[in-house]
Amino acid sequence: MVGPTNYKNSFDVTIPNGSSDSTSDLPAGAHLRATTSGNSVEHLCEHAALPREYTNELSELQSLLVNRAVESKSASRVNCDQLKFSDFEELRKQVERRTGNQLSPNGSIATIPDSSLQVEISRIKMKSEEQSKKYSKEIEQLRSQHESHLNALHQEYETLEQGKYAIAAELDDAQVKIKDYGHEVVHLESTVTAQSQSLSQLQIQQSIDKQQIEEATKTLETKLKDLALLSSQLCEAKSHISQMEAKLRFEETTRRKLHNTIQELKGNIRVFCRMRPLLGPEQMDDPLQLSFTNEDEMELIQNQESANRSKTIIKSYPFSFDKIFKPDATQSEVFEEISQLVQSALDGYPVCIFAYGQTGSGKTFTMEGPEQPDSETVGIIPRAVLQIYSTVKSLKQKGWEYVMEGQFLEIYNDTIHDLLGNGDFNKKHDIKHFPNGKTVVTDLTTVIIDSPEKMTAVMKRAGQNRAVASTHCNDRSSRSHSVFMLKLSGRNEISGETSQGVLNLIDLAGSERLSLSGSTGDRLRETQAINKSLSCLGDVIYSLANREAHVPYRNSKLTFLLQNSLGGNSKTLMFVNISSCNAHFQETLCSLRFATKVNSCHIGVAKRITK
Ligand SMILES: Nc1ncnc2c1ncn2[C@@H]1O[C@H](COP(=O)(O)OP(=O)(O)OP(=O)(O)O)[C@@H](O)[C@H]1O
Repeated sequence: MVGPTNYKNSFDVTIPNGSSDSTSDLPAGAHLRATTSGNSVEHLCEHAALPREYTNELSELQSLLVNRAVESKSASRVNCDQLKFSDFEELRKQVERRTGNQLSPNGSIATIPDSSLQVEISRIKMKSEEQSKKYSKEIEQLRSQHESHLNALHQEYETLEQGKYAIAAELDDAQVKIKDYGHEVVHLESTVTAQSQSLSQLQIQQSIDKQQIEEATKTLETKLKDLALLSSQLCEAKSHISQMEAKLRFEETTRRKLHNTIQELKGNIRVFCRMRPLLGPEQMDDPLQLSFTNEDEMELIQNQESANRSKTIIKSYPFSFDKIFKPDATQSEVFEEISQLVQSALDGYPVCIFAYGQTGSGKTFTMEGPEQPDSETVGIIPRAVLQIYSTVKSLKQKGWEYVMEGQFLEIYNDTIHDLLGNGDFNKKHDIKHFPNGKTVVTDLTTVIIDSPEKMTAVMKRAGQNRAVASTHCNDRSSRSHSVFMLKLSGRNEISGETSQGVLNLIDLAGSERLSLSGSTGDRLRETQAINKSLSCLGDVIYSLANREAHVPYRNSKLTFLLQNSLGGNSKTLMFVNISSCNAHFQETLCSLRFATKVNSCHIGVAKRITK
């Protein structure tokens, strides 16, 4: 026996129209109301006076229906079940009709005959079971549909979830980006702020600059006015300068003439005496006794014992020259005195400076300098070249352009050797004089001396050639005459003037007397040759001094070479170099006497060479 079912809640079950079965006793859309307010099946059975077993069956049926309805509801298919319940309601009504009982509106039931009721109940029961099976099947279908629907929903949910994750990831990315953009915005904002500050500073600077530009423009305008004024003044100055330059050129020409006149007044052969200091061990010996009365006069003093040796006789030999250099005279003081002659060579005159004296008296020192010269000790030749360079530079402003050509020769044993050549001393060289006063030595190497370095190279080369030659004979420089010839060709582009000056710088061989030299063999021949050429030089000087008709220039290579220098075309200066040693007294006396003779020569007027 199944007990009555208690329903705590009431609910409506409607059987859907679509699920109505044609064989069903319940009509489609029938509505079964199961009340939960009390024991409704029991109550129904009581009111219908149904036997207890029907009541139980009905209760079970009702409970089955309720369960199905619950299941249906939970499957969200309530509408469908409601239809089925409607069918069931219809079935109940049919039961009532067949049993002849009818539920009154207040729920009372009329009495139903027993046998037919039994049949009916078993039919209903069967029907109910059939229905139950059918519904179970349907419910199963519904459940499976529901499950597949749920699965679909679940899949859809999964898809949506995935979508949600993707969107969340995108959202995260977007948020990161937004964060980055935020930083960027902050950075840009700070940049904008900084740039705004810079801009305002620039604007301030711009206004300052503008102000300065305006001021500068005003200054510029003032300066332009000044410039215009200066330009006109410059034009005036330029025309003044060109007038002055023309005047300068005129004055330069006048200066040359005056300079030449002064040189002529001084005499064309001038003699300077230079006395060298005591050197090394000489300082222990007796010095030469002399007294200097003034800068161009001196007295050589000799203490001589009387024939009977009872007393000492003091002899005095007075000499006067154009200039006397004491032992302490520097190279630059010496050069200062001859620089006017170097200027004459630039002005287009032949100039000849030669050094005469006994061996070791300081001729080479005066002409070239010591073996290792420095700027203080360099001699006349390098100083003359330097002076010519600086003068040529300043003469450029006056329109003069110069070319300097150098030749270097030696006369050894009355033969000419080219000191700037390749050392081939067998070459023959001739001396030629031209009517315009030019002297040319054939086949000599000519070097363009366009820099002081070239001059140094020339001196070095000459020294090397002499050194090679000196392997055959000792003391080559003492035993030969060396002649450095510098030709100075000038041209003035403005005035059209030209000039052809020559500067001959000659270092003569030592003048010791044959008797004192004690030479034999080659040395004797050298000394004889030296003495011959020097004595020829003396003869020429004597002839010139005595104004003889014939001057024996051709007697030696030296005098023939110096013909134009000694014969009146040239400005000539002779250095007589003497030693300070008393031991060299006789040689010094001879040199000074020779120099006095030379100094007494008045050899005419030097001619300027213009072509
Ligand atoms: N004024 C001077 N001051 C210092 N030293 C000098 C002076 N004159 C000459 N000497 C030195 O005396 C020595 C001899 O001089 P130098 O060679 O010039 O004589 P020299 O007359 O040319 O002789 P030589 O005829 O043999 O060529 C050298 O050592 C030189 O440096």
